[in-house]
Amino acid sequence: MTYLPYLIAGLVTGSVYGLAATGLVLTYKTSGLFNLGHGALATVAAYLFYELNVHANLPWGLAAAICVLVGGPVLGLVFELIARSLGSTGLSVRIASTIGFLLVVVSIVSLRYDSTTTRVVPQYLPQSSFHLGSTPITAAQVIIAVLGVTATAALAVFFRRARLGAAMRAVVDDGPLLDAAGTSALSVRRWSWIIGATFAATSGVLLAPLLAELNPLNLTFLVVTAFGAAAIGRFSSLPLTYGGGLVIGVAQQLCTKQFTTGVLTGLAPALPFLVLFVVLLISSRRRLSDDSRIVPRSRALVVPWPVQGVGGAAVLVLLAFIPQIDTLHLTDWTNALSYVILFLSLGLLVRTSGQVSLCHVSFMAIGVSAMSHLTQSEHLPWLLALIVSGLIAIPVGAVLAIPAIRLSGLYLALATFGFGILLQYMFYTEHYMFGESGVGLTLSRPAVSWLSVSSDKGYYYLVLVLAAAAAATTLMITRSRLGRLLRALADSPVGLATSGSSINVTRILVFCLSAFLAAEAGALQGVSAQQVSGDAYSPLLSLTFFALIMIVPGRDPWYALFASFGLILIPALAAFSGATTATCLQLLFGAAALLLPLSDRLFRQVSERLSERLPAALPARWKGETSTGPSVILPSTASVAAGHAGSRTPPRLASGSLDTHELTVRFGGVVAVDGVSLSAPVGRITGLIGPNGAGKTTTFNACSGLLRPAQGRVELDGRDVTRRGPAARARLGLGRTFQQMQLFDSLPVYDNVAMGAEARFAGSSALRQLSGTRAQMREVRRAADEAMELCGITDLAARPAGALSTGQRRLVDLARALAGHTKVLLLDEPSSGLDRAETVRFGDTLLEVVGARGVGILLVEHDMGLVTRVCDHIYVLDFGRQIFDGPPADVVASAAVREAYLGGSVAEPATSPDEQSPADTEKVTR
Ligand SMILES: Nc1ncnc2c1ncn2[C@@H]1O[C@H](COP(=O)(O)OP(=O)(O)OP(=O)(O)O)[C@@H](O)[C@H]1O
Repeated sequence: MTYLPYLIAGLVTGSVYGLAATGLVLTYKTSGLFNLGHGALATVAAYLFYELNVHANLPWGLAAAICVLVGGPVLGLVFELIARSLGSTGLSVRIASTIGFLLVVVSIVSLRYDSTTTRVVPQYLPQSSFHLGSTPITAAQVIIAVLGVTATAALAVFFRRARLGAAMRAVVDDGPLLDAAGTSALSVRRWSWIIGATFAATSGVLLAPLLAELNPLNLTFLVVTAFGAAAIGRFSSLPLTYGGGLVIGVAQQLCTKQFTTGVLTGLAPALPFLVLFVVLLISSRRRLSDDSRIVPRSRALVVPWPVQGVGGAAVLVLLAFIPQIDTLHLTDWTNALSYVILFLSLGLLVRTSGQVSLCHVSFMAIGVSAMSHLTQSEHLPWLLALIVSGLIAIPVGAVLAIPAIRLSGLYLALATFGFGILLQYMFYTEHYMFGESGVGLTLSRPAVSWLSVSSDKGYYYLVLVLAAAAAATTLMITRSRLGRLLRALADSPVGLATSGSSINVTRILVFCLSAFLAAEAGALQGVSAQQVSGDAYSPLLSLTFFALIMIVPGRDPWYALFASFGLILIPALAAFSGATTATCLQLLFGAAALLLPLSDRLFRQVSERLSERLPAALPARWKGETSTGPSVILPSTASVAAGHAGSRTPPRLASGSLDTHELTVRFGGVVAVDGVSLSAPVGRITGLIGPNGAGKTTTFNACSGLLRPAQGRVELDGRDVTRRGPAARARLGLGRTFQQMQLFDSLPVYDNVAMGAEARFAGSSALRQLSGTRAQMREVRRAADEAMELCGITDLAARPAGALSTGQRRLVDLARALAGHTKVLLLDEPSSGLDRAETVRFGDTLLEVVGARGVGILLVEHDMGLVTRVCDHIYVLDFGRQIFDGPPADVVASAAVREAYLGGSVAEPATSPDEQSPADTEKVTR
């Protein structure tokens, strides 16, 4: 019975969490936008209730009704507008924008309500009680629990039964289709935002009197607890999500009772984030796959390299004179330089490699606490302690790379956010971090007498040198093989993996590198302050960092300079009191992040205009960013014309094949591929045809290692590769293109093609991913030149792949696959998006490629004109089963194939656009 009061208290708070989480999941399900600022909606409602009930003395019922029935829908409408503006933007912009909303709310509330006054919302619900055993239960507790259950049940029933509910479910799958059916997807989404925000507002109003005092941050983070509940509901089921809220509420209360000392004292507040982190880690990959792209696409104002070089030198000279110019704020300048390193580390992760970290302040906290303990307790020499502090963060970065490997997009963002809060609640107060006392840690300056770096001035110069070194290192990394792999990873992880490079190794590398640099930044900044406490490393800061890294313009290392100086120097140099200026700035950053879609568009237009004007005045090689390595030596027309005199052309392949044996792939109860055995030998084009949904792409995915077959084998040159991953298969000679092309859109064509060869050299070794030998780079250039020539795209070398027509992109895709010594190439509907003439030319190219290289091609295609013209042998699938195979003439003549797929007649294969009849070009899409 001693547990009963905790159980009841847990059910009450859990009910509020569940309510908030249900609203969150509803809006996520219907709009695809996960609102990281959902807690801020509850904060707005709670403060509105405080104003109406406590200040304006409105009866609580009326105040609550206004907050929930007016405030909630208005907030919902605002968010619907935000969601609409985010429509087609990348995931990073969406995350930044909702974080922006959260920052705006927290800042406005902080500015409006000074922190010196304690604000309490009185318990307004009836407090009369009855007893269950010896435990009193108040009417307020019963009302909250009943309200939570009823509202969620009503929503679940509405979602299942009502017309609008059905439309809400339909809008998840296909908004345009819903529009076509006569129901406005826009209005359906608007309703879901209204309902979702109303649920959040209700939770805010219910939660307010349960808190010892109103505080925007605590309130926002308390409702963030909803993330854990949403994870239990797999971000999809409303009842399960509500149940998740209850489970978390009860478990939190039980932890509070059970763990009163040691590391587990922090378990209760950390529990929702622990749940979030664990659920994300153990959920099946497919369930939580999120293909949204992360990279900010239009942050690239192209400034010529010489201008950047001169600018960089000028900035360095200016910074060198700061101790003479501004002695008053020297510590702030030193801090700002430490933060340059932090933003470089975050930029490497977010801007270069398209990963997300919403816990970067945690690495700083690790760095600063390690630095303090190593110098104060272990008495390590200062420089050694600085290096070891960074090294200590590396395993933590590697741990964080685990969710990065398993998850992507939004779920990675949530996992890192959960990780940061977990670290704060559970470990900040441990003796090996900031300790329980709250006094904080002491950090001392380096004591090198002949360098006098212990003075403010000396230490400033030391940090300046280290920040410049970090900037130079980051620049070198982004221009090395690793940099190219990181950018390719950001553009298309699948494209990189099927080119031969292990993307898991790349992810671990970048997380470790970023963690090291962030910890160094933390240590340097801590030493500058000389006394730090855990409060300075609130997880909210990680959100501000992310918002900042997204909104600042400029390429590396400039963005780091702008972000750091904006965050640290402006508040320090401004005339107001530090706290107010910092809050105003937070508001500004939040607003900028919120308006990111708008500024993104504007920025793109301006940068495109500028880039268009620059070429006239400057040599082409100064324009824009083409990565170094392969692209520094673009193939000259002369070298192509000379046939690469002296270069080693790969010998024509004589033997080898890709074979499947009784291959079976299942998706739950669906048998997508059912015992398929086929062979695609080198030197021939083999077709794989069948109606939509026959299992062709699934067969390709199983062959290339993107899917594990339930049964059967895949062999390459007689070698069983069934258990190998896509990168390993690519290195053994299996190339692949995709119907939805997986090019590295931000890279020039040349780098795309070169990556086909370079990814294989990079492979799965961390060392080889870092950089390549000269011989390898020569070979990469040769392979890229030859593949581009073979595909006729040499003149496109310097163009960004994202700017090409579909036909050109198909050729780039083909060339990239060919650059990697491919033996057998899987082409998935390569004519998709091509016009008639382009399709015929593409067919010619395929024949040339097979003729010149002797590679084998397995071709999935609906264009029967192309298939019958180029293929030597064709396999036909229907409902996952192989129904026929033979030469084109036999396939076309087969009654079974006609019945299953071809239908009426198929014209004789054409050889040129002129000879081709319209029937040839009709794609069979039965
Ligand atoms: N990830 C998945 N989860 C569940 N079912 C899937 C998945 N991918 C494919 N399927 C199902 O497997 C079957 C085969 O699909 P697949 O995409 O391989 O067909 P296809 O022959 O390539 O079709 P198309 O010509 O339209 O590309 C279909 O019933 C499809 O709905």
